[in-house]
Amino acid sequence: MWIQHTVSDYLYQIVLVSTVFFLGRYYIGWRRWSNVPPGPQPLPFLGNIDYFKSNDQLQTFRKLRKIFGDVFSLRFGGNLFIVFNGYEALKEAFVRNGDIFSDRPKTYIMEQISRGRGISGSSGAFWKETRAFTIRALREFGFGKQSMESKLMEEVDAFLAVIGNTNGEPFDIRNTSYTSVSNVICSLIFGRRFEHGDKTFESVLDLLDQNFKLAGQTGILGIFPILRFLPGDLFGAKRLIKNSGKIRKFFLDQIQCHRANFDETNIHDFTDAFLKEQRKHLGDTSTIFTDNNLTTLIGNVFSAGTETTATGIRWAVLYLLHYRDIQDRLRQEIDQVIGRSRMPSISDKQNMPFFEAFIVEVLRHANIAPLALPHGSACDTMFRGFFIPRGSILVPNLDSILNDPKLFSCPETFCPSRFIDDDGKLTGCDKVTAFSVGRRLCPGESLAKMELFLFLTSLIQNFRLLPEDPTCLPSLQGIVGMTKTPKPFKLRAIKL
Ligand code: HEM
Repeated sequence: MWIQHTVSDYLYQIVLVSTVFFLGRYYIGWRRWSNVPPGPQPLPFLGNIDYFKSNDQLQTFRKLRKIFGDVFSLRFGGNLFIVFNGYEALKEAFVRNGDIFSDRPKTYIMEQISRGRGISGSSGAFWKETRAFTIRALREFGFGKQSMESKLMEEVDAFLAVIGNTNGEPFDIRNTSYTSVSNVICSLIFGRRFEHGDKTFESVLDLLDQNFKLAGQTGILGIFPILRFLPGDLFGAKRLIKNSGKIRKFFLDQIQCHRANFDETNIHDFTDAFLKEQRKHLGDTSTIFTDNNLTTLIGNVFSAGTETTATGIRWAVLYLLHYRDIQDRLRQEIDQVIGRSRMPSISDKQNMPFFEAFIVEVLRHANIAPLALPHGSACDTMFRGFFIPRGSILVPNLDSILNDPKLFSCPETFCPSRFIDDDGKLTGCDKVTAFSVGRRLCPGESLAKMELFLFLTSLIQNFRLLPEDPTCLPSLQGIVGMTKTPKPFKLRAIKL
């Protein structure tokens, strides 16, 4: 009885505190939010909940853009979301106003995982310094440069061997692509790779994949953090945090190994380069070279570099199964420029405009990160005559560019030739902003493009790719979470 009483008191207090907190935030927010960009009429207290419930957020945003224009706002909980649409508005917001619009908003999950450290979730001077160091150090080890090619080709070899072992039987290319592209990142940050089938490595990749899926459903906690006190794990946040802890442990083991064998005269990967800087900054309390920053930073580069590029490979394969004429034309170009007796090289790219057009069209049509990552505003400011309060969540709607009929005719059609002009040269690729725009622009763009080129040319050079069931092609509909991924599918790879 006493316990029952205490529990119900406790629940009553939670409900009361949340209601007061929620109404207070709503009221304070509402008072500050006059003259913000237009948007649909919010419901009392619930805001625009209907627009967040939608199964097809991208379609909803397309409709709202038609009604309210290139910059519109939505309210939910104590948050104001401002969605930027179209090439011009995104350039103006994130390039010309890059000083103000390049923060990351603080959300419950992001804070739990990165605590303002690393590159993807940090802001201000800390982020700038971390990002500058990351790009500089990764370049030193060949990031996105020709010198990276031999490491990449080692992975391509292993990738082809795993696919060859399927002997024309149906298989899912997901795990192989994940292991291959994350090994490219591992060679940069840890100076080592892991075998396909390595149980520890595969379980880390599996946890990472789970977290990308869970990230979509935990978004609600960023809006109503109080919900985290609900019993159980309704939104998957506890699982996500637990998974992150296990992934972190894997990185800590790698860092520990580097620390134990550290030799200042022999710096051969990103972790070594960080540890070297850390030694120079001992005793400096404002330094970015802390243990926590290293672990979070490695986690950011590892996850951002794995999920997106592996997803890009899977989308490309799916298009190749659907458009067999395109697969044949790509193979013809490979035959003309590379032949079958040697492996592709990055220097072949300049002589293969159709292949490049194919990759650009995959990035456009697949729309892997349709809403990029949310940005934050560093201060109150005005944009196109509207008030943008500090703390608003800014959404760079990349989908609004990649599917803009004014930039790409019949955007829903998959058509690499749209990027080839009458002289057979590449054209119009610069509007494909799949890697975002402005100061937060993806630092992995050149590496991702190199990987897509080398993995896909090698795959088409060696195998004819066929659907598992020729009478029923796998769906081209994506699953939209943090990234847009294809639904699981199988294919057959027939050795040529
Ligand atoms: C097809 C592959 C890829 C796509 C489509 C992609 C796309 C993106 C997008 C849209 C963002 C968010 C930018 C913003 O906040 O406005 C981003 C951020 C980021 N990407 Fe990529 N990316 C890809 C591959 C890679 C690779 C290979 C790496 C490896 C290093 C990487 C590392 C990062 C990092 C560290 C960030 C956070 C940058 C920051 O917050 O300053 N990405 N990426």
